[in-house]
Amino acid sequence: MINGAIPAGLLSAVRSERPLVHHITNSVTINDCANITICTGAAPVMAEAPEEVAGMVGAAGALVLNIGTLSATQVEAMLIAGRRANELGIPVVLDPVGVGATRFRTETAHRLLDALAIAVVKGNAGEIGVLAGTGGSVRGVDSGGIMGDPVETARECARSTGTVVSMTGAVDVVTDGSRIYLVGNGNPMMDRLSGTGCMASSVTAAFAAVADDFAVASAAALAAFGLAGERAACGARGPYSFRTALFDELAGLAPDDLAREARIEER
Ligand SMILES: Nc1ncnc2c1ncn2[C@@H]1O[C@H](COP(=O)(O)OP(=O)(O)O)[C@@H](O)[C@H]1O
Ligand SMILES: Cc1ncsc1CCOP(=O)(O)O
Ligand SMILES: [Mg+2]
Repeated sequence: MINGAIPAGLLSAVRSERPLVHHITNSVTINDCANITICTGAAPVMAEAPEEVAGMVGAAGALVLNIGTLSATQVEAMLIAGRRANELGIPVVLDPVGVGATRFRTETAHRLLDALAIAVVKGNAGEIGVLAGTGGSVRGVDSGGIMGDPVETARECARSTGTVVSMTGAVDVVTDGSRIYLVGNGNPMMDRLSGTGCMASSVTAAFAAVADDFAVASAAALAAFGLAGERAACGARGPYSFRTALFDELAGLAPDDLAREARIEER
C-alpha cells in the first residue's frame, strides 16, 4: 500500500490552491463535472468556443478534454486549448469517452494523442483496450470488456501513447508504463449512474493541477473519489440518492480520512 499521507497531501493542496480546471466536455454530464470539481476543492470552468479556449486555458491549472458528445468545432477547440496548455506546461487529461464505438471518436482520440502532449488518459476498460490496440469493446459509452490481462492492457496503452493511463473499474489500474498502482476504493453503485467516469476525469485533473507526478495524482484522485463512493453507498436508497450523497461525501472528505482509508497498492 502506498502511504496514505501522499493522497491526503494532494487533497489538502487542491483545497488550499483551488486550481481552475478548464473542461471541454460533453453535454450529458457537464453539470456533474462542474459540481464534482467544486466538491473536490477546485474551481471548474466550461468553455469550448474556439475563439476563447486559448485565453481560458491560460488561467487554468489543468485541462480536461472529454470526447463524449464530439463535434468538428469541439475538436478544433480541443486542439487549440491543448496546444496552449502544452506551451504553458498545464497538464491535459483526456477522457476518450466511447472511443471504438464510431470511427469519428477513434480518429479524434488518436488525433489528440498525436497532436498534443497528454498527461493522463482516463478511460474505462473497453476504451483503454481500444486505444492500446490489444482488444477492447465499447458499446455507446459503456465498456464491453477487454481481451487479456487488465494490467498488461493499461501498461501497453501507456507505452504506446506515452501517457499515464488511468483505467477505471472495480479495481482501477494506473500506470505510466513502468509503475503500476491498483486502487481498491469504490463501490458498485458508481457503475449504475451516467457520469461517474467523466467525474473521475474532473477529480483527476484537479489533483494533477497540484502535482508533479501524474501517476500518483491519478491514483490519489481515484482513491478520493472511490472513498466518497463507498461512504455514499451506505445510506443510499438507489442510484439517485447515491448520486447526491456522492457529491456530499466528496465535499466532506477530510485529508485525514483519505490518509487512513485510501487503498492504493503499488505492484
Ligand atoms: N464495480 C465497481 N466497484 C467499485 N468502483 C467502481 C465499480 N465500477 C466503477 N467504479 C468506479 O466508478 C468510476 C467510474 O468508472 P467506470 O464505471 O469504469 O467509468 P465509465 O463511467 O467511464 O464507464 C471510477 O471511479 C471507478 O473506480
Ligand atoms: C451517456 C453519454 N453519452 C455521451 S457522453 C455520455 C456520458 C458518459 O459518461 P460516463 O462515461 O462518465 O458514464
Ligand atoms: Mg467514461
